Amino acid sequence: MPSPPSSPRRVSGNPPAIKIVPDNVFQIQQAVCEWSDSANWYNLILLSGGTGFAIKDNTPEAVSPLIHRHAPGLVHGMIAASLKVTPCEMTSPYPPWQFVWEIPRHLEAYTSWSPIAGVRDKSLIITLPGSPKGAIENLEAVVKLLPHACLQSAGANSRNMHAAGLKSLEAEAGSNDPSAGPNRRYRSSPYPMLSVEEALMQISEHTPEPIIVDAPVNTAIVGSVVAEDVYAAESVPAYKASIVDGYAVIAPDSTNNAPSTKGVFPVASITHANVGGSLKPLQPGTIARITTGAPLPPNANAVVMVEDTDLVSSTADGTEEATVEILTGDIEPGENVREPGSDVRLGEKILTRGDIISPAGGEIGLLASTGIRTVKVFRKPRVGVLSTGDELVEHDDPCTLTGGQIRDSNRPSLLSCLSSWGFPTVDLGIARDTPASELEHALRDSLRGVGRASSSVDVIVTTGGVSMGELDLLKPTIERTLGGTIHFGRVSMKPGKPTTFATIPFKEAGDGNTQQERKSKLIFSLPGNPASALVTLNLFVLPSLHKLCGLGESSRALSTKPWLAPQLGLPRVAVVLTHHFPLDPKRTEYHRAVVTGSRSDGRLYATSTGVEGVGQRSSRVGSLASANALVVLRPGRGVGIKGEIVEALMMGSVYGSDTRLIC
Ligand SMILES: Nc1nc2c(c(=O)[nH]1)N[C@H]1C(S)=C(S)[C@@H](COP(=O)(O)OP(=O)(O)OC[C@H]3O[C@@H](n4cnc5c(N)ncnc54)[C@H](O)[C@@H]3O)O[C@H]1N2
Ligand code: MOO
Ligand SMILES: [Mg+2]
Repeated sequence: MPSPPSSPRRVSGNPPAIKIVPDNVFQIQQAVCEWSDSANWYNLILLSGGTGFAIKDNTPEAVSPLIHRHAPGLVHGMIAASLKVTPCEMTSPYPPWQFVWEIPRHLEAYTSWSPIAGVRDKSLIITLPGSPKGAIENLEAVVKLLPHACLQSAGANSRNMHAAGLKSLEAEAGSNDPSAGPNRRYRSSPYPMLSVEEALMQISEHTPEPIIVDAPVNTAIVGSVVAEDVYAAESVPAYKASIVDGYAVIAPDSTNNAPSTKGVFPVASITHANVGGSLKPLQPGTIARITTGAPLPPNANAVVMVEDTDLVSSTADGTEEATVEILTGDIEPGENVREPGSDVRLGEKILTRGDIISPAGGEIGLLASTGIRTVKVFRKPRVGVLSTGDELVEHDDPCTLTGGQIRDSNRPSLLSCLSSWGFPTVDLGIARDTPASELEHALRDSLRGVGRASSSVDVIVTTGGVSMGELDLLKPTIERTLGGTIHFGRVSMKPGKPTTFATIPFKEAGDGNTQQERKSKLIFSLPGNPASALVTLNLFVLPSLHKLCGLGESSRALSTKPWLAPQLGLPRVAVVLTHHFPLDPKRTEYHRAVVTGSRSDGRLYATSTGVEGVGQRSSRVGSLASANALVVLRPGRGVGIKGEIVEALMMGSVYGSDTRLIC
């Protein structure tokens, strides 16, 4: 017989208490602490009101610092319940992607609306909206969990509760305990099913602000976002330079009384682009041969092109020009001359925080030409990619596959996709499911920068092991072994349903280059099915990497020029379906497709990489082989109709039907 649960300490004779306090952080905290910290502590403390967006609403701000252990499961439950009732809070009036990434004020509003639930000492504390309807809906969403949550917060041993057949809070909100055996695993996922928009919101909220580093000006900074305005350290040109090959002359102006430039002149000197030392001043009545980019001799104020001259005589040895006739008298002072600093002035702002160092070379050229040797940029995140699974064999292993073995295709495809986006990657290899500690060690090593990761990674991407199998160990390893927080473990999408996003506590002090420090790292645990892994990498990991590398700052900096401001994640476009696309009744589908552009009507057209049979099956990585887009098909009955206009996320370039590149 399993032993009964150890009986938690109950507050005997503590009648329910009610208090009304003003919207004042200190007074709210005082009231909560009176109930949680005293000898007669209360097991459950509910706060209602002050959770909205108004300035005076500050209950979450007051309660959050008091929490010792957060209960994200309860929070998810309440948010999911609220969104079911008022979905417009999330989406209207903006399309979801815009809402998530481009309307930060909405994001803040949503963040502050988010309820707080967690334990202080032995008291479970939950914030509820002030509106009676909202408070009831939120409470109803979690009320079934409360008895056991209260038992746990009061100190009951969760194992004993399991053994007694009681479902604990952990059982509702946490991962499987792998040591408990398959007969104890959950038979339905304990993770709330989030919409893609909610999942993106979680990612945006938990992706930290970018870190600034001093980077040498070289090709490694291509794709980086500038973190501080940059000012020219030198003038360009640094001297008065010729724009053409020809002869430096003294053109007449009101100050020099020089004669017309038309006529025959002795060639007094030669100045080449790499001339060293000081130049002899040009004497009136003489000219100096000069090459493009070379400095004009003092007194010279214009250059005549060689095409506008004739050779008159050579030196006695016949090797040099002695006299040259200038055929034109219309040379203006300053003609064919670049004044010092006329391209870039010393101290002029050449790049602005938020600018992107583009692969086109303009920004690097500007930095290089103005004597800038290092520039402050946002550090590009280093991404480690780990495959998990006992069945995996290296893709290039010459062995013949036996039993249930399969080739590890996720790692090469994810690594190449990440590299193509310009992020440094670390190949973390394969972690076996058994023993489970292999996964734990692989994750710990990559965080610390030992083993295959020579320096610590900022983001870990794993594939496999996130669904409902007894060997799906990612969630328990993150939560139970590494002390991480899973922000979501299921998303209503196809493919990619079990996609998991978590943060793992990890204190990283700033190095010599950076003052900032980070307290946690991100882990994206993507489903093992190859198409699911690639689709979710594109959909979820990319926006987070974009935020980490400063593109969010770039958008903010360029908010006055929205047409230049980069958006986070894949670009979104409208496409016309060229045929019927089947719809999933429940999940939003990210259908792999080829989008081409029509030069005649200027529209984009989407054709599936395979609708028949197994065409879009999540194990079929071939569904992505020629795809340049993910067509977003909202759930529904039947099919997306030929000719319908839907949204698509662009993963690659668009070609015209004539195969010429469009963009
Ligand atoms: N009872 C349920 N089973 C499954 C559910 C569910 O909701 N309930 N979800 C299904 C969905 S949807 C997906 S997607 C997969 C996700 O599986 P896991 O993330 O747990 O991945 P594994 O079980 O480890 O592997 C799944 C599949 O992918 C192959 N795989 C794994 N890693 C690689 C790799 N590196 N390269 C190529 N292929 C890989 C693996 O061999 C399996 O065939 O779960 C469903 N099950
Ligand atoms: O989510 Mo799974 O990726 O549908 O096969
Ligand atoms: Mg699995």
